[in-house]
Amino acid sequence: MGSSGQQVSWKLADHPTLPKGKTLALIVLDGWGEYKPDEYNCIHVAQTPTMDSLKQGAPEKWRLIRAHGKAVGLPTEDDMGNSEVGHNALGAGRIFAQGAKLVDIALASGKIYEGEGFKYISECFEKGTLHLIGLLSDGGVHSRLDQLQLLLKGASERGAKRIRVHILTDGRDVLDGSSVGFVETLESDLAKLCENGVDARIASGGGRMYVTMDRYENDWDVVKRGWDAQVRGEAPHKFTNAVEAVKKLRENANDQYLPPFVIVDENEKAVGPIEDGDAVVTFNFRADRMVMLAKALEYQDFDKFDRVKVPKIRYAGMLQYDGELKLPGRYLVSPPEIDRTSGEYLVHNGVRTFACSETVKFGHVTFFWNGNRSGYFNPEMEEYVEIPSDVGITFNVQPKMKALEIGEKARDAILSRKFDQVRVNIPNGDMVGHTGDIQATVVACKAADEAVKFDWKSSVFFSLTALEGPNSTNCGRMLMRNEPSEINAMIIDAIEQVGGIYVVTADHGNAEDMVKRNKSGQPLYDKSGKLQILTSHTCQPVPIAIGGPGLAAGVRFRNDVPDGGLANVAATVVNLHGYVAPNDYEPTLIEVVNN
Ligand SMILES: O=C(O)[C@H](O)COP(=O)(O)O
Ligand SMILES: [Mn+2]
Ligand SMILES: [Mn+2]
Repeated sequence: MGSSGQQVSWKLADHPTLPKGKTLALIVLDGWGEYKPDEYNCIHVAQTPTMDSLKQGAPEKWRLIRAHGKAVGLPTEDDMGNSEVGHNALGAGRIFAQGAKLVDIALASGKIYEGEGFKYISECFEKGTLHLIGLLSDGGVHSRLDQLQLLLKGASERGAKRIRVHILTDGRDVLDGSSVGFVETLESDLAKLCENGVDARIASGGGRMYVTMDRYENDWDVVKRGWDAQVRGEAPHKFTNAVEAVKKLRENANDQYLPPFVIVDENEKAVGPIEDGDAVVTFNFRADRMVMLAKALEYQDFDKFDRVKVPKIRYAGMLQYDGELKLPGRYLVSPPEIDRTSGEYLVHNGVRTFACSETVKFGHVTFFWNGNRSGYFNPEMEEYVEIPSDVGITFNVQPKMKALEIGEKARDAILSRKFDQVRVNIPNGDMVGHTGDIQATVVACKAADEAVKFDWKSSVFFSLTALEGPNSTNCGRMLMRNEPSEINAMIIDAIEQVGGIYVVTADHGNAEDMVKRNKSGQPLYDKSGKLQILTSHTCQPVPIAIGGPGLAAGVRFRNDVPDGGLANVAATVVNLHGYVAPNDYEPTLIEVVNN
């Protein structure tokens, strides 16, 4: 049986020419796109000797692939890529209509209001309040303002008499500072509902990275701050008006990091804490940053923080966020059914798998990779290692993050020869790119490049002098032996040692373009003459490189898949493990030619 319940034949056919048993390193550089070289392209500015050298292999061993829009199941070609859809496509080998699109369809057809989820919450409309909690922007990565607007309208037309919106300001998938405009728009929508007799208000808020939207259990305090404001009506900042709140709090923080606030009435009483008998909808369609709140709202036994107040509510997610945990149990729109992922096939065919990242991206190479499914397919065959991320900092402060540690763990897994596939996500370009700090993002890109393969030529003298003192005679020996030291060896170095294969790619762009531009590509400035920094992802393609001593002679990228995207990577990887990919997978990117 497959994870979706249907009968599946898991046996993969042998590849006609490619051998089995080669250790394969599968490296995803998060937020690493290809763009024209200029001062705002941090990947270009950074020293990235490894990725530069892989590019020399074009077009046979290096090419670009699509990572945004329809190639990853998003509604339009204007939709930038993101980790969820990117890793889903990389792992599943097919393009699924993603949450953003499924919600659009359900809203347009009205089916969203006919499902079990809506019926369940609407039973509270007569006596209780409908609370909507989620990210307020048009970023289209986790949520979209227009979907919230339609839901507000639809719910009020179907009997919701009292509505409270708990907003999370963005500035990460959209420009910093844009939160004020989004709040103004929402306020005017709510005012129109009020004119029609619905008591509709913003009740609380905060910046997404500081309030509520943590992921992979990196920092429960983030969720607690949101809980206190949303459920208990308590926050360090109280305002009578949300636009005023955001404007004021922005004096000391960016949109992403606004502290929690509650909206109060003239008696300083919170206007919308969640009470017994209320309905709650988390309106984000994307899972990773809603799972923690969903657990706090749904689980009876919950010990991650003291909830203090646990109202009896009816809760539904916009989507079901975790298919394995069935979390939440009620939802408005069915999630994409991402089944028969390459990970599941490979495990069934005996491919032993190791996956690793640091906490903030751990679920990307496990949960998203496996089609939004937590846990192992077969614990005997798989090992997933999470390296704890730094907590309570913005990553421009530590731009190297845990790249080195991830590289080391992958290296050790490769050298142990216990695994056939060693899969990692290296987060730096993305996580630091989101901070909008250009200098730090340059450092981040260099660190990511070093995790892929240590640039021992430029660093060997330094590291040996550090280890053995300035008179070390090993420097000459090391250089003559023309190989990395074990201490410095990273992922590709280890692959070279075990005669394996590497595939290096990315999930979407980010660090390669850090400014907003006009149509002709010129940087844009705001009214005060300030450069408009781009904290979000981009619509740029991403590189993919293959190589290593284990790559069979004659393997090269085909030139008849010019529109290839992330979904074509799975079949490619399955081939490199020595198997033919399932028929309905997007075509492989490689061919084998006789030399
Ligand atoms: O959640 C985030 O950090 C951003 O909205 C998207 O980034 P990711 O898709 O790379 O996780
Ligand atoms: Mn990503
Ligand atoms: Mn990102």
